[in-house]
Amino acid sequence: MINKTEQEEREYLEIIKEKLLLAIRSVDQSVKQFSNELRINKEYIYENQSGMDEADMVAAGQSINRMAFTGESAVAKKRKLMKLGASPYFGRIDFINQKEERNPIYIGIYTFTDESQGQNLIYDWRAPVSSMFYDFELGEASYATPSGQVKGNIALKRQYKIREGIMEFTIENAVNIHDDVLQKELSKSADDKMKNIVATIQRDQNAVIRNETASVMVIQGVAGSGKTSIALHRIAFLLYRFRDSISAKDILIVSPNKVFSDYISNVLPELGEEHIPEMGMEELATEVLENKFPFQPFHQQVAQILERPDQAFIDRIKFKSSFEFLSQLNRYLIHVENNYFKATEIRVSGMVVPGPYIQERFRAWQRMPMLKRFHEVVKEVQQYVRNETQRKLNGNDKTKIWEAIPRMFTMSSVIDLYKNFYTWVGKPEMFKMSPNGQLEYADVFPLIYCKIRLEGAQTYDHVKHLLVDEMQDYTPVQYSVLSRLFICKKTILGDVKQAVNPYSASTMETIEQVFPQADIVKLLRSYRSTYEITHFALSILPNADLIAMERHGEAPTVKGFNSNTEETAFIREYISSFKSTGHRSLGIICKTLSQAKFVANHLVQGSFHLLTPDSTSFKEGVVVTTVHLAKGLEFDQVIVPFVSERNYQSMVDRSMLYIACTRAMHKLMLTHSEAPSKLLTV
Ligand SMILES: Nc1ncnc2c1ncn2[C@@H]1O[C@H](COP(=O)(O)OP(=O)(O)OP(=O)(O)O)[C@@H](O)[C@H]1O
Repeated sequence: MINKTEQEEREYLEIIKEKLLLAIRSVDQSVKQFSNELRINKEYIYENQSGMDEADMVAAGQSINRMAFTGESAVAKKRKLMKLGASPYFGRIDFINQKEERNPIYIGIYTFTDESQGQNLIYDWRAPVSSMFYDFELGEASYATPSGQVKGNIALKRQYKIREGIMEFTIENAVNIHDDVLQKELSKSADDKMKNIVATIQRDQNAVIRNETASVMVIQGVAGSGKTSIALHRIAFLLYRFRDSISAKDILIVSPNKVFSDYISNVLPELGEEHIPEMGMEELATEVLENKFPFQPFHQQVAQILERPDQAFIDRIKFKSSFEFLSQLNRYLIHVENNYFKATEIRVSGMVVPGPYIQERFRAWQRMPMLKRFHEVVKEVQQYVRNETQRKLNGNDKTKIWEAIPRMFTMSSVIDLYKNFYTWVGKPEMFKMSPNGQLEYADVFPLIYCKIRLEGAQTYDHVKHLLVDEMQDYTPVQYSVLSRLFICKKTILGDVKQAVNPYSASTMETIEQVFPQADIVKLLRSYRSTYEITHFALSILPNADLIAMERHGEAPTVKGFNSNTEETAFIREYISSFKSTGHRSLGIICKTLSQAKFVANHLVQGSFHLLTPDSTSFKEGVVVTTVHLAKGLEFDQVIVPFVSERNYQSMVDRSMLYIACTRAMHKLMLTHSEAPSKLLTV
């Protein structure tokens, strides 16, 4: 057996580092060579361009592009080698195959091959053989390859922590091998960017990451269960597994806001993949509506519910968030198809095209958006006339038909079509424009749905995989729109317990109803917070299925003060002492933006960051923000101010409080200066 002892492992590490160094030098050499050739080629073209014809120029341009591309790949390769140099591998399994051959398999973030010997020294964590590291302990094991299942035995399993080229520790063979390393990883300080978790992916998480077959994968995971991390690792896996057919630019992440996009932006580059395009739901809506309908953003809808709850507003949102609403909208659209296209006969070329024929042709194209059918019906009517008269149509006849068909349809504006739905359904009070002429957020996606059915919309055919985070915040109509715009595989994830607007939230049943073909996975183990914090959060919003991580820390505290000013003074003082706690991030998470601004106004300038809906990046240190914006993020420590009965009492507030508390990894404090919220004593 190679590298049996720790000493041998250390020596082996040095050998691998040396080989990596040589590989880096060799890439450097080729980068230098490419840039020289590129320069010479460019100079040649510059000096000889007068004598070159167009074909020469095109050929020269192509050759330069090829060289630049090869040069870029060399630079990317160097970047990966440098990363490997700092931490070449994190795991090893010795696999004894059925021919009784023992192969040590070192697993790292990327593959590394000794090209002189054609030997794989490090296996990419995504390689089929590496899956055994996550799936099996010592003993019988197997892995899937395109040519079938390979069986054998794992004779040894080790984990390493190598940082900056130094072996910090190795852990051997324990049945719970992952637990020690996992505990160490989870005890670390929070980062301003989400980290990769390749070294400690858990078995159930691995199954989600490596699922290749699901056309729609729905991940329902409790707070801190690693959903977002896993979804990003899944993307990295799919990019590796299907590298011939999918690249980073073919994926789209629908993310809740810019701060969250920034927070998760490092994971894929760390895993050696390029940055993935991302888009917010609102950006998507603006694009599909071609900027024609100004609308209230989602965060304003949430703010309005929290700050000025108005029953009629809530009723409008609730009405538009159900599965039944989508069914009603569908019934209405069929009604429009059947009743708003009133075919009449057309007299042309001395003959009559009967109304019922035209009506029937319009209906026959039912899979097509209503306005798009005119073109087809016109063509068919023209053909009908040609067949009957046995001659070609003149320009006048054609124009007559072209003008007659669209006139038979009495609903040509999307907004009229949408507004008319409320009259048809007998609930005109359910549609209300904001006083400033904006659509309410709850109307945006139903309107898009109507647009798609009336006019059609450009589908996003270049997207080959769609990832949607925070699934609980989207309604059936939103999902229906997504399904029509993105005809590709999807990974949809979220936590139905973390809705920022429970009135428009989707339950698990709704999501299952919207995606009946989905593979549904439930992740129940929560990794982010200490056992004490998780149990505190569960006392606010119980979930019998949630399994808290056995990582212990300080019990959360609820502190009472005599006034808001005293409360914020405490926070101000706490910030000064926070710097000495050794932790890197402190989130002060308020229910509303105005409360966050109030806290910010009482803090020392420059010692914190205020995150607002306009912010675009997540920063380390002290962050003051709202629950809505903090969703998806995490902090070493969290303070939730103003947890008074007045501030936190409704169903929405319970959800908000739960989300705020579950952002804390190591320490949680809640403060109030009036009677404390009853939600805390449940
Ligand atoms: N297998 C793992 N190894 C190490 N860390 C993990 C693992 N799984 C999850 N974590 C950590 O748990 C924390 C929560 O992960 P993540 O943010 O992906 O969870 P989430 O389910 O999306 O959370 P939420 O819904 O509460 O925002 C992160 O710090 C992540 O690194």
